[in-house]
Amino acid sequence: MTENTIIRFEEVTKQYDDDPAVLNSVSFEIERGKFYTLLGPSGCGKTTILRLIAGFTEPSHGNIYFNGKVVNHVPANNRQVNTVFQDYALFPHLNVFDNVAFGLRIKKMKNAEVQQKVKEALRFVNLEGYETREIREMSGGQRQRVAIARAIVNEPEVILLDEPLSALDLKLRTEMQYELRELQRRLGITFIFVTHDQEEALAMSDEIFVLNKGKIQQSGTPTDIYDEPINRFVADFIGESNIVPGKMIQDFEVEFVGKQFECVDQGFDPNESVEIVIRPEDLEITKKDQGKLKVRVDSQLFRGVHYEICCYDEAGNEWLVHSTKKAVVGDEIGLYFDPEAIHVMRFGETEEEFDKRLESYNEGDHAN
Ligand SMILES: Nc1ncnc2c1ncn2[C@@H]1O[C@H](COP(=O)(O)OP(=O)(O)OP(=O)(O)O)[C@@H](O)[C@H]1O
Repeated sequence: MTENTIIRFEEVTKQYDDDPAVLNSVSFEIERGKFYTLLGPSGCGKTTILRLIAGFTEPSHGNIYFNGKVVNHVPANNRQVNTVFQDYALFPHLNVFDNVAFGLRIKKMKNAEVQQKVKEALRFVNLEGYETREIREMSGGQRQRVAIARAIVNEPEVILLDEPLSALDLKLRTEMQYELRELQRRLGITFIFVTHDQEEALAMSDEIFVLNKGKIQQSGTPTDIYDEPINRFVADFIGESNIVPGKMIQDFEVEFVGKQFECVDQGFDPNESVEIVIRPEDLEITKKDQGKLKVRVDSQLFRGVHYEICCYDEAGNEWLVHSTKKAVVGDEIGLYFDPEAIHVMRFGETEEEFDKRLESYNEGDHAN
């Protein structure tokens, strides 16, 4: 824990009645002033983590620390945290000003101060001049900004955002991603953002926690997680991946599709069965005898910036390639990749084995 740590989860488990735990001994730290994203499929426990931080629910086991103090039983209104909900939860019968002022009035703040703080918050989200507008006269993106103004006006230490962009169309969503990221930088408040959209997570975050089935699978910067996925789940969930079976011959040498290749991974048993992950953009197309693998082009789509080319090797594995070069459907071509593009993953490891490896990964041993 550093002096910058604002929130810490220590082996937090959350269980409802006799159901299996929805969070299973989860530990992590959140630092001041950063943008965090909780990323994972539906039902993996993202909202539960936010609810625990906000104080809407209590852990079944473990401890939650806020600025070094255990807050397991501290009620929501006594925490320096505000939440922006998916549906924004604005009051439809109040105008923009009164929505933003609501929390301050509950705190019985003096009117002059309320006026000044609301004005400032609206300026922050570019909604100056909208004070008397009714909520129903605001667009989706504007409502979103009102919800954010309502959170920041309380000057919390942490803002929790539960899928706040999911109701917006794609264009507005992208705009709001930029706005939110920019706002977080200007405010310097810690944001904890929940999404199941991996592109959104990669674009916005300082740090991402990838969750599955109530456990953090991997945490790190977007590039850490994209470039070095720790297991098949993360590789599959973050970005597109080619995943084929293989065998680790020895340190720095791996076999797949019946051929041996130099790689940068080590620490596996000799001849251990592994899975190989190679990202589509790390594959380069060449003439058929100049690549490291020979494949046949099955189909091709133009995606604006690149072609998405689907190929099959002799063993029947599918290879997806993102290339600026066009291929010809039906042709045999070569695929070239660098040793660094090969990511080697343990095959079929048990949960205990994975937990052990995750622990050593988090302690800084990134050998495999
Ligand atoms: N009050 C509750 N009582 C019983 N089970 C609950 C309760 N709240 C959540 N759960 C269960 O906990 C699990 C995790 O839910 P959670 O809402 O945290 O997931 P999520 O990752 O946010 O999912 P989504 O992306 O769909 O919102 C789910 O299986 C859910 O059914």
